[in-house]
Amino acid sequence: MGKIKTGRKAAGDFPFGRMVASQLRHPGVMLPLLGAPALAVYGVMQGWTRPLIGAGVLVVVLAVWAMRWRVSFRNQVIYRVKAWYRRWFRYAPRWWFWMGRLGLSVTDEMTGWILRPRIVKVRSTGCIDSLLLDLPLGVRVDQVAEAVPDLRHAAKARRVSVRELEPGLVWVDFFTADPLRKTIVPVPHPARLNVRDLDGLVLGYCEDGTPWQLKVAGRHIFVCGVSGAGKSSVLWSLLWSLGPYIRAGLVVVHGIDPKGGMELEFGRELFDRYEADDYEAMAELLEEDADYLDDRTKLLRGKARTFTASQETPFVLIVIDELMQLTVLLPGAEGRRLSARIDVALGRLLGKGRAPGFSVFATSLLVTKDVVTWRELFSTKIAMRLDNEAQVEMALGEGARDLGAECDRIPESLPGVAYVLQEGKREPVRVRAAYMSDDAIRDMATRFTPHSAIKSGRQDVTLINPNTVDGEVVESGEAA
Ligand SMILES: Nc1ncnc2c1ncn2[C@@H]1O[C@H](COP(=O)(O)OP(=O)(O)OP(=O)(O)O)[C@@H](O)[C@H]1O
Repeated sequence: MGKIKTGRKAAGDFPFGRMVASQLRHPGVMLPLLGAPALAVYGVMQGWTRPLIGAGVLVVVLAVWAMRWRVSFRNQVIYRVKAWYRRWFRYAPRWWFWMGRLGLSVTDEMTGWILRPRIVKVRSTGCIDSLLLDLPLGVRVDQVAEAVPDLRHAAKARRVSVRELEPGLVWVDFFTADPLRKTIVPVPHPARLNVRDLDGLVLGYCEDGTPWQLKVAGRHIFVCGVSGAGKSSVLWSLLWSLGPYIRAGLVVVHGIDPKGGMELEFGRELFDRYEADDYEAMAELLEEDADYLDDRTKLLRGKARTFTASQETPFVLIVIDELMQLTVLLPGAEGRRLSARIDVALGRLLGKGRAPGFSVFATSLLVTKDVVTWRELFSTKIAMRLDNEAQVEMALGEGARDLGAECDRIPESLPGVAYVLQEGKREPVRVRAAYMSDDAIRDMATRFTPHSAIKSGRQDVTLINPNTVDGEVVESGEAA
């Protein structure tokens, strides 16, 4: 029988002995194990006064920390203790056994040692245990990824995902609880507005409990999902986050609702330009926006390479709720002619829109190429509940489903849940948008109706704004 290598030859071939030996060599286990008896011996021999005073001081310090700095206490104490406990009492005792069972081991021909992925570090939050694994030569990342369903089964986790940190090192995330089960209310606006925050507007929460931040400046955003998936909650959460900027004239929104205003009408006042009935007018709006974009590009040429929204040159968001209606469902020859015009205008906007401060936000039930001709030009894709794996791959790109984007498994009971690819990360992140009722949307539209009568007809933007805005920073109290 081969031996199991854990760094040093130690307790023979029996895995249990190996496990115990491996744990005893780690200070994370040894210190508490030896510390408690040492303290007891000290107490018996020297008296309990000092240990009790020490314990009392520790308790007071921790209590003050917990009350005064809750988040820091949670991150630095609770999550660390939890990670320690989960590592040594949940994962470490079973890890060698699991790896062996799942075939994630290799035998070294020379020594006969059995090599298995080793736990290097464990991090825990309220809902995730993340294990950093050191893979021995011969065990590949994709083998670990293939073992995900079995790992999920073994750990009784809700979901498991694998992400590569660097060659030979992978994080395996065990999702133990789901913070996205509850409906999320819109996240409060920051105390001060800063146009740089357009790089990270909070729309809801991620699966790890952190805020879901969507970069809107410099991005074109495409949201797809079956009917009832909650696409409109992404749209309204975005407009909620943009509300103070819209009010202050730093952002203007143009809305196109080919479903006859069924969706966007609730927030009508937020839109600087709005079309809900006339398809010809919708095509014209997009064409005018594309012309406006060209003018803006000329205006900014040579002045700034990165766009900063101001009242003179506000950030323009073009919202299209249900792209499919415009690209494939317009009837007759006239409809096809309009669709072609819309496609060209969209191509112009998507191809050039980033630098001069234009973004397109479009939703669609389907993601096929005929529906979204310019799919690749949408830089941020948000995939909600979808019918099948093929749709997931079309929405988020090849391999996204294997990397964990299980859009086809999002239950109907969780509208607003989506998978999104975030910048710099290969693995999709599961998120949920905040939900706004019809009344809340109406209320928001009244609250954030733009101060000004900005008319975005080409570059002659004039602004009548009672607020004093220094170009970048506006007090939200004033803006809102
Ligand atoms: N983020 C959310 N949180 C909780 N419930 C939500 C959320 N989003 C949507 N819902 C619920 O799901 C229902 C359907 O959502 P919504 O209308 O946004 O879906 P949709 O994808 O836009 O559908 P359609 O394409 O048919 O317009 C809503 O009426 C609401 O009750």
